[in-house]
Amino acid sequence: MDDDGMILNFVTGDDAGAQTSNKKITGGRWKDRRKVRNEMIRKEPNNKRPVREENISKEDQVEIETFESHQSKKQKPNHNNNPSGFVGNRKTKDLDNKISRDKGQTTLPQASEQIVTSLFSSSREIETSVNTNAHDETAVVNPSNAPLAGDNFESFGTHPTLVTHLEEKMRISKPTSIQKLVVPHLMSNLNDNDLFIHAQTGSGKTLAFLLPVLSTLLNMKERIDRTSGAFSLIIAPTRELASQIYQVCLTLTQCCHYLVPCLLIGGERKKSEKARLRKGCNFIIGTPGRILDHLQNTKVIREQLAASLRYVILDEGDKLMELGFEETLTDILKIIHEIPLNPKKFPSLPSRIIHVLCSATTTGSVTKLGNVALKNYRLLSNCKNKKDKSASDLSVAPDQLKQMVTIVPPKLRLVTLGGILSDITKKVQAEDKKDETTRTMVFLSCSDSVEFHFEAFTNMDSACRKLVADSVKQLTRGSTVFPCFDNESDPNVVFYKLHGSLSQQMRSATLKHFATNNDATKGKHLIMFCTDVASRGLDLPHVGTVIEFDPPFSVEDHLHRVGRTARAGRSGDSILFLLPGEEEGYLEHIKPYHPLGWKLLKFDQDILKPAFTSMHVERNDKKQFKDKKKEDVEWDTNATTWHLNIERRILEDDGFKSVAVKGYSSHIRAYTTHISSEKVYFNVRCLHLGHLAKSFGLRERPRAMNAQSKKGANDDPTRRKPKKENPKNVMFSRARLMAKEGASEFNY
Ligand SMILES: Nc1ncnc2c1ncn2[C@@H]1O[C@H](COP(=O)(O)OP(=O)(O)OP(=O)(O)O)[C@@H](O)[C@H]1O
Repeated sequence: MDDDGMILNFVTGDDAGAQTSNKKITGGRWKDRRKVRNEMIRKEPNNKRPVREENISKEDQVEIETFESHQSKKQKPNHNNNPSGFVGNRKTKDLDNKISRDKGQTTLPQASEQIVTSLFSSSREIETSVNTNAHDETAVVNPSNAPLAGDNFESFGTHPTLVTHLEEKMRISKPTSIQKLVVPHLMSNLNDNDLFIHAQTGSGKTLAFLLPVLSTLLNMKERIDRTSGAFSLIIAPTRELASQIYQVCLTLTQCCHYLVPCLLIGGERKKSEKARLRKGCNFIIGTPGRILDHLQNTKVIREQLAASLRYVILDEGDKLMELGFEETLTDILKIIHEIPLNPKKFPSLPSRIIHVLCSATTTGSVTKLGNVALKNYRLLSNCKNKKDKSASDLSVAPDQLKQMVTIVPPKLRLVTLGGILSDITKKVQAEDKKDETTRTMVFLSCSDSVEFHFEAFTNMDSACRKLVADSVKQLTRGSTVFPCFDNESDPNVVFYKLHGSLSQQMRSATLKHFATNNDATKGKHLIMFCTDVASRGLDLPHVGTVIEFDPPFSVEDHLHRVGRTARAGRSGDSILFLLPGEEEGYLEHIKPYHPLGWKLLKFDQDILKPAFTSMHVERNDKKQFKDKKKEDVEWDTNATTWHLNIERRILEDDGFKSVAVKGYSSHIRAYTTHISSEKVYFNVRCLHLGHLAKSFGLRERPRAMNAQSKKGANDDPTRRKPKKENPKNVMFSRARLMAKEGASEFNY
């Protein structure tokens, strides 16, 4: 018997019903008509798609589950009765029903065989056949977050050294709309209101608050240097975002070397941070936990802030609240307000501390933070009004963003992702832009899922090498990861992974490699698998495509994810993956945030067919189908072979299998954490767990989970009865958590 002992079913339904469709069925209810029609299709012998034998060698000429048996399951999808999702489960299947598709013979499978359902059959139909929010391809669109042509920074009183520096070193000469609102306000001595900044993604908020502060310092008559004290405290929710603001501040202060920023983030050595604080700094930038830690335990930081602090900036306020930093921020503000301020020391600066809160939304928990942090504030917003005013007060996606949506059955998710990434790579290579770097970000729900997808794409044939550490791998010649690669040419693709469970050093090194244009990245397609740790505020240069492979956890997250592309007036694409069924309803939910609409992509015709037609997909077990040219192999056979390669690797490699099982389990767990208002679209009970397992290369749900369901439990953690914990253990774990809290930032 063959190595896998696979039983395959190649049914795409493309041709099915070709003849039957001509016969009109009338009368009765539509459900009955559909039933009769399906019966007719099943009885039609010519409607069965012939088995493609090209890639199946004689040894694994396998039995094929009939379309009939699959269809009958299809009509009555019952997830509870068939939790594995594999209609071909050996234990439950009546073997007599299986008919060898090739010659119509009935053959019993051998003991070692595993039954594998077709990739191209689904238990749910796609309902969104009509796009109710179609994008008008012919309409001329003006970028909504681009610099404004008719304005300049000089007119706001920006210091000339800074204006020259911006133009020469950063190629920035015109302000964006939010900068036009914020810069004059913060620079005017007449306005000492606090500010609430509400702006679209990629509209230049960082410069909007850094420029006026720095310019005010440069305009001062007093001589200042790093020992003059910290004038500004900037707090960001994630280490990555804090580091990025620090980098922008470093670049800006290159024109005034005597002013120094300092970064305080979790995961770095506190001792070296203290040493830097002791030397003196004018901008303190960091994450809440570490800043509070220093405020409570490092005397020198309080000395730095005394007398000089005038600006407290809270970036991504809504995320700060979402991550549970409310108490930490309240403590920080309390300590700061207790430090005595001497307005006479720097008379040209505001006589009180100005608080600035930046947020993607003006409603919800951020208003609570606003109440704590802001006094007598002004709201400055560049957000357009949405059509639907009842929706929460979020900005809309940038006008120039090309949003696409694809509804993909759970079994086909992985291969469709492979298809999209292959299509983008092919396009880049066809354009032959040797000096340009293309960047794609793939958003996943959890760290374990990132690990699985990174492994699946980088180790498919071991043809890759590490560039930085385990988190950055470049594909090498001879790689078959994508169907578009041929053996002779260099793939020019580098994969990255980024999530909160990686060490801070690895996270920083990975991001730096992804964001830098140099010889290692020139002319390459850089693909990053990441969690939402990369969705907030990160400004990565020229991200061409954002793929939301797992649905976002809220509309805010969706807007921030897609906002990694189409920044500062540049173009960008974004693709949202949804499952057929309840998830399709999510489109109505996000409609108000996409006033210019989206394009619906058919996963088979628009993605898989172009990716896998006439492509070179070899079996990774080296078995070849003789006398077949690659042009003769149909795209769905190629796609199936590609997927089987991953399944085979999982069967052979226990390490990879455990990565896949972990990825799958964590994905399901993460799915249960969708916010309650969106659970109607993302309900774990509606998931076809068996089919979803397939998209993690697993031929059935992991055994542990099966065992659980046998015991009467199910995979929805929300439905499990919580175990009663020993009160002593609860106390200890709380104590450990409290001890950790000071040093750790949110990991996801
Ligand atoms: N006036 C300008 N002209 C051209 N480019 C600009 C201008 N201001 C900022 N940029 C660039 O726009 C990009 C986005 O800026 P920034 O990261 O500050 O946006 P943001 O509004 O904070 O985005 P997000 O909401 O995603 O956090 C950066 O690359 C920045 O250099």
